[in-house]
Amino acid sequence: MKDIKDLNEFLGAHFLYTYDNGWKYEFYVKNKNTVDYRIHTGMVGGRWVKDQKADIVKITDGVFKVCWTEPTGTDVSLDFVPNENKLHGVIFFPKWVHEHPEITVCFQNDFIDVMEASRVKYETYPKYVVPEFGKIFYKKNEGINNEKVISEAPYEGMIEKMMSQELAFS
Ligand SMILES: C=Cc1ccc(O)cc1
Repeated sequence: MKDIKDLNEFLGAHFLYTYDNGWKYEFYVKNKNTVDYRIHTGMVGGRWVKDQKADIVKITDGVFKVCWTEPTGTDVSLDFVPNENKLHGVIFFPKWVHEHPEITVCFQNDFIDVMEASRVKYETYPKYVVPEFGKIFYKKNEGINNEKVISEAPYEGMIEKMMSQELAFS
């Protein structure tokens, strides 16, 4: 991915990054109000989501904010600075996700009812807030509405496989 300036160049972006706490995430800016993501490692490693609605804006040249609230009650705010291969993310987990992360480790699209029932059944407060910087180690524009970018569950060794395939094709 070349250096980018405007929102239209951010749409379609696919990133892999590692937060400073060690959590590895994958993120696809599917279109102007939709994201897909996969969580490779961390508290909710194994979770993946398609078609999450989000607010996506340009803050200034090359700086983009993406934020949304999830069916679990988790709120997320991400600031991407792709030209510097970095981001800052804040995840606001409800108390119940911190205490029962395994309930959310799934392909969420198939379990929206479970997420909604859990957020009523369990406690929300105090929230568990995770503010972290992260380093982007892979970035590519895959075009908008590309269903192939995030299309299967994360598994051990997936990132290494993706990176080796990328090297083979470059
Ligand atoms: C909870 C979802 C989520 C997705 C991407 C990211 O970087 C942080 C949180």
